[in-house]
Amino acid sequence: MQRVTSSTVADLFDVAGTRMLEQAAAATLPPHTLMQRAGLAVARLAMAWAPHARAVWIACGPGNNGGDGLEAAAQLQQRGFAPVVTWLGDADRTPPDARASLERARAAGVAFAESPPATWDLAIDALLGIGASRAPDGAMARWLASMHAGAAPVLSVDVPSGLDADTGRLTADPMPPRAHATARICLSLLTLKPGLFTAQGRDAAGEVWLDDLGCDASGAKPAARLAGAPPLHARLHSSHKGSYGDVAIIGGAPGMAGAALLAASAALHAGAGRVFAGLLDGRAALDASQPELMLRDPASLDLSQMTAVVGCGGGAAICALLPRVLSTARHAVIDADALNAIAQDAALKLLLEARGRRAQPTVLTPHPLEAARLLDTDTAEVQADRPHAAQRLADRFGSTVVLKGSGTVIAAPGERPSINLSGNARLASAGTGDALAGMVGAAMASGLPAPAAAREAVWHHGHLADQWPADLPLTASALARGGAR
Ligand SMILES: NC(=O)C1=CN([C@@H]2O[C@H](COP(=O)(O)OP(=O)(O)OC[C@H]3O[C@@H](n4cnc5c(N)ncnc54)[C@H](O)[C@@H]3O)[C@@H](O)[C@H]2O)[C@@H](O)CC1
Ligand SMILES: Nc1ncnc2c1ncn2[C@@H]1O[C@H](COP(=O)(O)OP(=O)(O)O)[C@@H](O)[C@H]1O
Ligand SMILES: [K+]
Repeated sequence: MQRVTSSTVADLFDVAGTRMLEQAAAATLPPHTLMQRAGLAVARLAMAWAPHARAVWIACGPGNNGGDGLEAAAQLQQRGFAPVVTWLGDADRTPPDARASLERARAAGVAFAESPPATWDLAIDALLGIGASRAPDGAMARWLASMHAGAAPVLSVDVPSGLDADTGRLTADPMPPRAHATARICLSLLTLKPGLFTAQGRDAAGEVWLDDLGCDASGAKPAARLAGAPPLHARLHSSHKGSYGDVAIIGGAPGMAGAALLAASAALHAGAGRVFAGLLDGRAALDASQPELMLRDPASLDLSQMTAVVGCGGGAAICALLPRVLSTARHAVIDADALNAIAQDAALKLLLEARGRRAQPTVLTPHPLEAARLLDTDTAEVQADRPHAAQRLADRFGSTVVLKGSGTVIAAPGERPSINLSGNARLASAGTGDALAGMVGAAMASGLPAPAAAREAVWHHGHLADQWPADLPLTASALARGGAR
């Protein structure tokens, strides 16, 4: 059993891939072995996580996820706990593995009840796993709502019920955000699923653990992956500022110079050799506390040897500069207003596609609304399947795509998407996206290929937020400078 952290490197399998692995593993093992392993793993995690829990409520659904819960109940009962099971199954239609576990739970003396106990110290959600086919309703929805409204911790078996394991979309919302932030933990079985890590998945699942049930996952094709912490890049003694590349920040229209300066500061602090600020607001002055930045007229910059970070605070004025940037920049990071301009202009779309065909490294950094505009759809559709939306954009424009938000997805043509697990909602404040664009620019200027540059910068950006002292505000300018102090 392994806890997943922002540093974990792991393959993620969708429901189809997980089913394939489950069938292959079950074929080599005696009947009911996998469910017995699953139930034991659930019981062990429950005992380790809530060792003092006296009243354990295990809510079991009609299928094999419920079977895991019944098996865990039998295991807990045998270890001196007194679980109470509420089971939504129908004895005639219970799948064989779950039926075997039901019999084991009964034989162990587990208490069954029609409705949840009056109070509980730990709730185990074994209602639905990867077989969920519709939104929970009726008693299942009521049980989920009371489980997640209570103060006691919740352990979800395999997947939080109501969450789509492939996409992280909640099919119903039995799990409103809670002020008292009751602990949630999820034990994913056999494989890790993408939906646990993006969209609403992180809130629904809480801390994620994996038990592979002793099975080898090499037989199925992963749908995505967790890229984990990037390697350390040591600097050679013989290197010089030219070794780390030039970044040109192009944006900062009147009234929005701050966005471009944030990106510039972030690129500088992330290690770019030289950073030029090509501000669209000709009257804007540079921040005197950052004399390293060089102010330039954007039209005067020769981008052919530079990484251009374009769009931060760009306003409508960025449109006029985009044809030159897209045609000439050696590397490009396209953010914010530049993305919106491209979404509205067929000629700019052609230029972006042409960069892809020329294999000129390009990273697009949309938040969900910007991604929706580029895909000519709406935010809800993007959020309903973030990995798919990011991959569509990457394939459409021949670019690396960073789809921002909880569980940022990084996609590139011909690669499996990866999901980043560093970062938290303290990043939900103005300007943090500009800082990220600058960091991606610095990583590309240092010579990393676009997908690696994107993954590494996204991880570092989130990691800074994870390390941020709880008593200090997280501001984009401090983030751009690389930390709170
Ligand atoms: N077969 C096995 O030996 C193993 C099964 N495993 C467990 O089995 C789960 C998959 O089992 P299943 O394929 O039976 O699927 P589930 O138990 O996730 O759900 C399928 C059952 O729920 C019903 N259902 C679906 N959506 C519903 C809804 N909204 N409201 C009410 N009922 C609904 C279906 O009609 C079916 O009866 C995994 O998530 C995992 O927990 C793991 O223990 C690995 C081993
Ligand atoms: N809830 C969240 N959890 C993790 N990261 C988040 C969350 N909300 C925002 N972020 C991150 O903060 C940054 C915000 O970027 P963006 O939306 O472009 O904001 P801005 O335009 O104000 O800079 C992105 O890197 C995004 O992934
Ligand atoms: K579940």
